[in-house]
Amino acid sequence: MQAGKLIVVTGPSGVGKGTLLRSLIQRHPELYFSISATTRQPRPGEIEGQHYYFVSRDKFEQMVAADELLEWAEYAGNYYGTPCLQVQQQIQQGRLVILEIEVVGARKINQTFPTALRIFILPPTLAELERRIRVRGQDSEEAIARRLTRAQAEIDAADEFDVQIVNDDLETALIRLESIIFARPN
Ligand SMILES: Nc1nc2c(ncn2[C@@H]2O[C@H](COP(=O)(O)OP(=O)(O)O)[C@@H](O)[C@H]2O)c(=O)[nH]1
Ligand SMILES: Nc1ncnc2c1ncn2[C@@H]1O[C@H](COP(=O)(O)OP(=O)(O)O)[C@@H](O)[C@H]1O
Repeated sequence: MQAGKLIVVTGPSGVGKGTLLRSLIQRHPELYFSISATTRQPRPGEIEGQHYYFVSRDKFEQMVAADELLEWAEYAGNYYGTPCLQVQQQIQQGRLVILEIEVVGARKINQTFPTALRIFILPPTLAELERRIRVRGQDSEEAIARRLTRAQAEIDAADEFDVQIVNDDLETALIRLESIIFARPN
């Protein structure tokens, strides 16, 4: 069996990572999306074990201490991390595994998984990024401010990653994402 691959998709909050990846999995159900652990409160409609594993700070710290996370980071006041076990199992089974994570965690993957393909999603402009976060309407004013403060520094790091995709027109960005993921030699 061929070895699987790890694909990391990163970029600022609100840039459209989730939207792009939801469309991608509809077209390619064979892809495996890693489910992260987080200490953030669930948003309305989010399901335990499907969108995230929602855990307490104590539980998260235990997972870190037990070395159960492939990477983790603190983002806007909460912890987020990738449980190792399922990712490793799926890769061993030959699947393409996708991580949707923020920039600090994506950098760490470079050390733990140097063969990972790391993709950075850029907004067309910072103003459009702010508009998208507001339209989504799921974050408090304070959470929006934290995300925007962090966004500029994140965008400045885009060149550290293997590939950059501007998510202006959604369909165009999706086609580019597909071509990059599936053009890889297996
Ligand atoms: N490092 C890391 N970041 C994660 C993980 N899971 C999610 N994130 C990132 O954490 C950030 C905040 O996620 P979330 O609260 O769901 O907000 P949203 O992405 O703005 O909808 C986003 O940039 C996610 O990509 C993870 O396991 N590790
Ligand atoms: N190409 C696009 N053009 C316009 N709006 C978009 C585009 N991509 C995503 N959006 C919208 O932007 C908002 C944030 O997208 P989301 O996927 O939640 O971002 P992220 O997962 O990166 O935080 C959502 O309301 C989504 O519908």
